[in-house]
Amino acid sequence: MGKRIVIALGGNALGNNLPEQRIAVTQTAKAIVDLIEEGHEVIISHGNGPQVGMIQKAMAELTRAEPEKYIPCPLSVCVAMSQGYIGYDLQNALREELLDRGIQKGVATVLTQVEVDPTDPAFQNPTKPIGAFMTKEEAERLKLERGYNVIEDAGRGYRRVVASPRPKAIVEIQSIRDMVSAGLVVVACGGGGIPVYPTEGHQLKGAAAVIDKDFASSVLAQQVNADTLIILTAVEKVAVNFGKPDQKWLDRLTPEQARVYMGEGHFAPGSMLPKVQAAVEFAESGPGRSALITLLEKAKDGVAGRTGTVICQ
Ligand SMILES: Nc1ncnc2c1ncn2[C@@H]1O[C@H](COP(=O)(O)OP(=O)(O)O)[C@@H](O)[C@H]1O
Ligand SMILES: NC(=O)OP(=O)(O)O
Repeated sequence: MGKRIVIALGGNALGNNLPEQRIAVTQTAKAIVDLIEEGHEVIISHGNGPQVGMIQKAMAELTRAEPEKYIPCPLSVCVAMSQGYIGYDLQNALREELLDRGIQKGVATVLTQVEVDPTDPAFQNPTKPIGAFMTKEEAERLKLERGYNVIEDAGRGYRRVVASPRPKAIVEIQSIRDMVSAGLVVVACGGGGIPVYPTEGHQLKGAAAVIDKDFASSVLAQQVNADTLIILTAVEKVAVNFGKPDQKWLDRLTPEQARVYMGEGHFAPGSMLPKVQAAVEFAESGPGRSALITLLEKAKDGVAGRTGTVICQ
């Protein structure tokens, strides 16, 4: 029987620049349409780290070059732009793949706002890497000249980091539910959602942050009453002792086991840790709910129970 599935797409599903994204989304669309063809109802979310960093950098360069013409672009607006830029390619790739297979289904990207708490301590402790990798020298220069926060990202180089508060609620949730009920393939909560918080009356104010898409996807999956949350990334399974000689791939994890492994530091912060945390949160949110972490190209096998790491009670 078909399931309702929320799919969170990681960096390798999108690539790092315009031409890479065009190519990557065609493969991504095939993996997603495989699931639709099997009768599953899918709702898609995606990351935006490289893309929002690129957009923010371009906007900042514009302001620096011509300050009399361009005012600084808030990070929340850069997130909105990244949703449009990624949604544009993803929506088209899905549309083409569905048409190629003779499946009559509309695809729509929802510019999604996600409410955060303006007092979230994450605003004082930036952790979310965005943009391209830099050398140590470049990172130190940006830190000095622009006051950016930078980190060394898992041995891969230096990156700028921004605040990443937890998602609390999805502003457009009813529209998303209505579109899913109408049979559309919906792309929502891209880049974790545009971070906003309520001010006076019904007004929402953009926050200078990038929400983690794994956490936002868990909230989305809960709020659309999904059966499964699939987090697609660059590894087929989650491991303990990852990268060490005694590495062990995991087929199944209960929330309790996951918590023990988290406590022992098996999952890297900023990469695997939020995925496992988001998976646990979803698995614990209601009876029969499970999460799956696997590779994009293994999504179909994973849903059939043949691979990936399943997190369920
Ligand atoms: N315990 C672990 N098990 C598996 N992968 C891990 C683990 N710890 C860290 N990783 C790394 O986390 C990466 C996924 O995180 P990341 O690249 O940030 O995700 P995304 O696909 O969302 O862009 C994997 O490709 C792997 O290199
Ligand atoms: N917003 C977000 O989580 O992006 P990445 O998955 O690219 O880090």
